[in-house]
Amino acid sequence: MYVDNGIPAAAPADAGHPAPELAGPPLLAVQDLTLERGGNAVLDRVTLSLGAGRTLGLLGESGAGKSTLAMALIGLLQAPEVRMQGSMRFDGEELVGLPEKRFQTLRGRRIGLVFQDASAALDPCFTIGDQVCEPLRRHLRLDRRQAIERAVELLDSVGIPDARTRLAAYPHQLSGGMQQRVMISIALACNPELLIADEPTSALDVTIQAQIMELILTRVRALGSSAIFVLHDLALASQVCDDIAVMYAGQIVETGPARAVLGHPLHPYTVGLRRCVVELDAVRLEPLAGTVPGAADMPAGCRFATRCPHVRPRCAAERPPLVQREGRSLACWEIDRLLAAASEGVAA
Ligand SMILES: Nc1ncnc2c1ncn2[C@@H]1O[C@H](COP(=O)(O)OP(=O)(O)OP(=O)(O)O)[C@@H](O)[C@H]1O
Repeated sequence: MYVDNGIPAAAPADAGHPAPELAGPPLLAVQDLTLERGGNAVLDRVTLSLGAGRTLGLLGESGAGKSTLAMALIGLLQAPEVRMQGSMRFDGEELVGLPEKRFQTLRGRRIGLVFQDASAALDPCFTIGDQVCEPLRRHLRLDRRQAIERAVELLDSVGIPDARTRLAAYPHQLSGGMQQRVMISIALACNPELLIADEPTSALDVTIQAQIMELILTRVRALGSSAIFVLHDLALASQVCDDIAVMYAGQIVETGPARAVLGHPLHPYTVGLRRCVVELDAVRLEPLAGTVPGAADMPAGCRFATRCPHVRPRCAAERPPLVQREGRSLACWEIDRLLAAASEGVAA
C-alpha cells in the first residue's frame, strides 16, 4: 500500500530477507559526535545506533552531513583536517582518535565501502583481478592462486558474466553498472560486519539502479552484515532500510524504524522532506520553504527553526535533545504536541 508521494505506508524493508530484531549491544553506537571542519560544526552532537544485521538509511538534503558522517566512520576524516568530539564505537572499539594504522585493519576487512562513483574509486591502472584480489591477500592472507579463485567466485556472485576472463580487464573496459558490481564485490570480499554505501546507485542509469540495490541488499543479508546507506531517495530507503536517521544541517532530527519514520513522520523536517518527493503522478508538489542556514548564520538551537512551521521562540535559542518516545527518537521541543496530534490522526 502506498501513501502520497509513492512511499509505502508500511515499508517492507525487503520482505524477502527479514532483518533480525534489535538484540544485545549495537554493532555501531555514535554518541554526541561533533565534527568541526574549517571552524564550522558540520556534525552537531550526532547520536545513532545500528544493530547487528540491520540496515540504516541516512537521509537528508544536500549538505546535511550524511557523507561526512560516513567518511568519519571509516576514518577518512581525521585530525588535523577535522576536529571531533564525542564517540563512535564499532563493536565496542572507539573510533574517535583511532590511529590510521588500526583503521587500515578495519577498513575493507570489517567495514566495507561502496562509493557513488565506481570509475573514480577503482584504480584505472590495475586490472579488476588485481583490485579484487588485493583485500583478499592483504586482510585474509590468501596466496595468489587462492585469491584468484575467490575473486572469480566473488565476481560471479555479483553477476559479472564470464568472471574469470574479466579478471584481466581494466576498469575502463567495463560499463558503469559492471564497475559498480566490481566495487561491491571488493567491499564484501572479506565478509565485513558493516557495509557503508554512500549513494551507491545515483551515478547509474535508472534502469540498473534497482538491480544494484537489490544485489547489495541480497549480499548484505546473505552475510548477515549490517549496512548504512546514504540516500536521497525516500522511496528507495523505505524499501531497503530497516531503520532511518534523518539529518538536517548536521543534526539528527528523527530516527526510528523505516515504516514509522517514513510512513508516519513526526519531525516537521521529515514531514516536509516527504511532501516534496517528486513523483510522476504527483498532483501537487510542496517544496520545503526556505533554505538551509549558512554556517555563519546557524541558529544556536534547532537548526531547522528558520524553516519550521511550528517554530517557537525557544527553538532557535535552545537545541532540542534527541528524545526517545514510542520506538523512535525525535529532536523537537514540540515532541509531545506532535505525538498527541499523530495519535489523534490529525496534522500537528
Ligand atoms: N571538503 C570539504 N571541505 C569543507 N567543507 C566541506 C567539505 N565537504 C563537505 N563540506 C561541508 O560539510 C557539510 C556537509 O557536507 P556533506 O557532503 O557531508 O553533506 P551530504 O548530506 O552528504 O550532502 P550530499 O547529499 O550533497 O552529498 C556541508 O556544509 C559541506 O559544505
